[in-house]
Amino acid sequence: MLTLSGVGKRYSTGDRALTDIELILPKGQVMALIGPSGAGKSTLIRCVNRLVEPTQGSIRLEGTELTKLSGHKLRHARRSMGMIFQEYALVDRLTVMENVLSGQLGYVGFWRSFLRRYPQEAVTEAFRLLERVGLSHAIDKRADALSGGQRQRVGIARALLQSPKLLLVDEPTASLDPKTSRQIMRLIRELCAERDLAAIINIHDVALAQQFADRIVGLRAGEIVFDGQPSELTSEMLTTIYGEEDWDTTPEPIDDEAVDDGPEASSYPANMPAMAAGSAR
Ligand SMILES: Nc1ncnc2c1ncn2[C@@H]1O[C@H](COP(=O)(O)OP(=O)(O)OP(=O)(O)O)[C@@H](O)[C@H]1O
Repeated sequence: MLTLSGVGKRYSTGDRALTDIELILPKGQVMALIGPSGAGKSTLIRCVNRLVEPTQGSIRLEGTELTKLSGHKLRHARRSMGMIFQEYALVDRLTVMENVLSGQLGYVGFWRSFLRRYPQEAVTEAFRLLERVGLSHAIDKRADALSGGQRQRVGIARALLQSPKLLLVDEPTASLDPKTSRQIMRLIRELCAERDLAAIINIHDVALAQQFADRIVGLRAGEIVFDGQPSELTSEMLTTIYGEEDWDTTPEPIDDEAVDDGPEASSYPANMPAMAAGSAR
């Protein structure tokens, strides 16, 4: 579905961010991209949607070579990739519904969306998506009146309104509390399963990656040093990806249901790679 072959990126500053990346992402697969700061995770995601230009290699999405596209064809290809960002990228003064509909910008044209006249099918689908992400009660709320978790749900609904083939998700839980982070990851996973949608999720929290991804790819200094199932991510592998650390002296992960329903959820430490080894989905 998505194939990266020999992908490299050297920034104009001389920084080599990616080297010879080989990846095949099948339909429906949720892939977590982990690795230390500066490993190249964001660069990789941005090379796929060409917010960053790869300097080497080929990126194919369902047979279309993305690296060669420009102008209208590039815009068209980008519509098939739903982006979900860490900072939500919502327009604060617009309502939830308007923010979701802004995902149609590429389809309805600037003036039509500027004047906020969207096709009825888009509005109907936006209602359906907002219901699916649990926000049907908040469609008329302004985006700046929402919690972080609600904002991320709007971002997810907006990305899905484009009917993408692929989701590119950049640190979706970075600003969220541990319980909300899990709910958001679970939602992304469920939506991918429902729609047979592939996703690449750039995420620092290894425990979350293990619990909610089908596959984990570990980057270190721009190279893939691990590509496997969550259960294969051992302490040794974490050391390969992140460097030396005593991964075994950290607490056992809390079981999934307890975190979802119990008040102790808030004590679950977030963004701790060390919690990863041995946790279950
Ligand atoms: N616009 C840029 N210009 C020059 N160098 C850059 C640019 N963006 C990233 N880099 C460099 O590329 C490398 C990879 O950065 P990237 O942001 O992709 O890593 P990351 O794994 O996403 O990090 P983080 O987890 O901190 O977000 C780093 O050495 C970084 O300094």
